[in-house]
Amino acid sequence: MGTVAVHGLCKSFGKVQALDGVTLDVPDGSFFVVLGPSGAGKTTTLRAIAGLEKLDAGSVHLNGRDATGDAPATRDLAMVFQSYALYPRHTAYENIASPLRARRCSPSEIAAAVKQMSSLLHIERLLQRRPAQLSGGEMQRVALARALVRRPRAFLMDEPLTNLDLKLRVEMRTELTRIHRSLGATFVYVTNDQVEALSMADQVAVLKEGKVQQVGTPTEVYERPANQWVAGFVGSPPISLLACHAEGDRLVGAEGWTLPRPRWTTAEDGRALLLGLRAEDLSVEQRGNASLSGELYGLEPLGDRTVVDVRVGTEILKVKARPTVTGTPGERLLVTVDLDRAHLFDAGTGLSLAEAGR
Ligand SMILES: Nc1ncnc2c1ncn2[C@@H]1O[C@H](COP(=O)(O)OP(=O)(O)OP(=O)(O)O)[C@@H](O)[C@H]1O
Repeated sequence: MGTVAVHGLCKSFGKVQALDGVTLDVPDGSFFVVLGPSGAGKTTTLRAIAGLEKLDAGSVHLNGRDATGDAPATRDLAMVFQSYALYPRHTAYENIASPLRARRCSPSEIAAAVKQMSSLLHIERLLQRRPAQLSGGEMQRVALARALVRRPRAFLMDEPLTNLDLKLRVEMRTELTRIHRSLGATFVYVTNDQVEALSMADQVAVLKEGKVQQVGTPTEVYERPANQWVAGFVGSPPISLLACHAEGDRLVGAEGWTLPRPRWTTAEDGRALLLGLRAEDLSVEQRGNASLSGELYGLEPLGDRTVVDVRVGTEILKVKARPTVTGTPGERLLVTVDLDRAHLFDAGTGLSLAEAGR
């Protein structure tokens, strides 16, 4: 069993409110990602779970038991950080074995556990090397093996892939998902990288300025963002947000455009709204059920696709297009919109108003 639950966590550092009522429920065996920008309070949340932070308010429950006052060493959690923190003079084998030695396991138990973890992480051939003889990715694997070998009730991982180059990071994402599946352990994983979050998580909690904005599956967070901020933070290229209001059966843009009012919206006429349109729900070819007129502002070729920036008045729409798309800045373009997939937010509160009516 490895459930982790935190309730109403509050923590200030001087004038900075790092955590402002954080409540999370991490089910046993889940890959739970805490996603947020720098300074959101992610590390402080992990440290609170580990017992490394004295809280102003709130509680931490491990396996359903209140562990708020427990010393870190008694919580049976393993932390994996960005920095590998390997013992430089020890071989990879000795590094991985160290937590078991500290527990006074027998040499045969240690050998079996190191063998199993190194095979899971594909590092068997590196066991006799010292950290200086390993690449960053290899060191990260050794550090992971050292954390995993202990078999704690849950793993707390603080941006463990940040120091790796892009190719390795992508590889390690797949590896971590595989390792998680084969161990069946609980992972609480902190990152500011939304691709990492969406690709690995069972559940994502989106954090901003010490407050949880939304908790859901990656699909829920992407497809049904609770507010404008989550919509903008999750997704690449970022969602385009256009100021508008409803008027009868039309949506009228601050920039003068109009679109049919989506059937599902209940917003009263005149209320200030933001229309959120994701790049893949827009097209510069004739595809959607309504259109906006603008001019080509720029092209961003990304290999498998090109992002077309279209200027509508003073606002820029990001449109996903085929890699072969061409055009000259300034030329007129018609952007078709899949309104069934559009999002509407209250411009004042930022909250989504779509879900109730869909
Ligand atoms: N020991 C500390 N003393 C003072 N301020 C701190 C301390 N630890 C964290 N903070 C502040 O609390 C806020 C939250 O920090 P935290 O490290 O939890 O954010 P984070 O989401 O993990 O950010 P990052 O992605 O940059 O690591 C930040 O404004 C940070 O500057």
